[in-house]
Amino acid sequence: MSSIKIECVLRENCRCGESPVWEEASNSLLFVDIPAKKVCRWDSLSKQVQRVAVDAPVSSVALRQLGGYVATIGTKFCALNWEDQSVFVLAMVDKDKTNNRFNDGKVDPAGRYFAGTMAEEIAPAVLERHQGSLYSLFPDHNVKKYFDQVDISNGLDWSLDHKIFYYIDSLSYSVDAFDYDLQTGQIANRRIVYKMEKDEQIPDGMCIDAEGKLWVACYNGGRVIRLDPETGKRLQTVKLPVDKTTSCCFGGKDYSEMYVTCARDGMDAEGLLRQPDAGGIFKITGLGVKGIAPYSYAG
Ligand SMILES: O=C(O)[C@H](O)[C@@H](O)[C@H](O)[C@H](O)CO
Ligand SMILES: [Zn+2]
Repeated sequence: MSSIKIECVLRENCRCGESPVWEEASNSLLFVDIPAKKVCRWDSLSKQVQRVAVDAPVSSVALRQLGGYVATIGTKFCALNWEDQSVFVLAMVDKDKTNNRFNDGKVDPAGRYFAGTMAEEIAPAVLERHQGSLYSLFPDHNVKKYFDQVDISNGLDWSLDHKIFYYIDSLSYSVDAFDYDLQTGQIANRRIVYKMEKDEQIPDGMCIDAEGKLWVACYNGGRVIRLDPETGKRLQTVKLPVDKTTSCCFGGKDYSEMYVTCARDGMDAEGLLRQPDAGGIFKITGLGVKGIAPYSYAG
């Protein structure tokens, strides 16, 4: 067994840190703080953070082939120019649902930006149910809707052969899979690959590793778990010193490090005293497995 090391590399005090994405070109970790309406970029070499404020909750960020980034802001798919901090709206969803916002999002191997929606929360995981849907933004800026009736649209990723799409609707307490057609962006044949155990709490963000295994951040569970989607078995549990772990990605040299985001919202004063690094960015080394580079939006 390798020796695992966990450190808080940035005490950012995120209310709800989310959507960690490694940007190799700048040796940086991108992430968002959803309710604080901020997109952040942490330079792993200089340890400096840049923050861009936007005008609505920002739930995910992704790389863009044209340069700059894309982000889901409120119910809009947007382009984000980092240099002048300008936001350009590419498309809008859920126009009839004024209490909705996007949640987690990620780019597929063909450069489509997938993201789902949810009703705005009254408290963490307390919200009007079945209000969300899953969408993708194609490179031509057309939006495809896959399904509705989602509670909290969350983690997503694709198998290494691009034939399976993995997806989490948090309140189903499961990790699901669909057949994936990379050519058309169609999904089919939903099934459950993993049911959360009680102490694992709520499944949130997710990423795949270079061996095709899934890593799921467990909100309120204070851990990330590694799953074998073929057998449905949990392979590993890595506990963190914070309860509200929200998402994870691989990054660093050769994608050998894991970065984990977490939240402060929903914690009481005593909890915050016990977990002063809540809302920070954590780095896990020594996992002995690498990740893969994130895909970039092609539009
Ligand atoms: O980060 C997210 O995906 C949500 O926006 C958060 O609010 C929490 O994770 C959620 O409450 C737990 O299910
Ligand atoms: Zn999430």
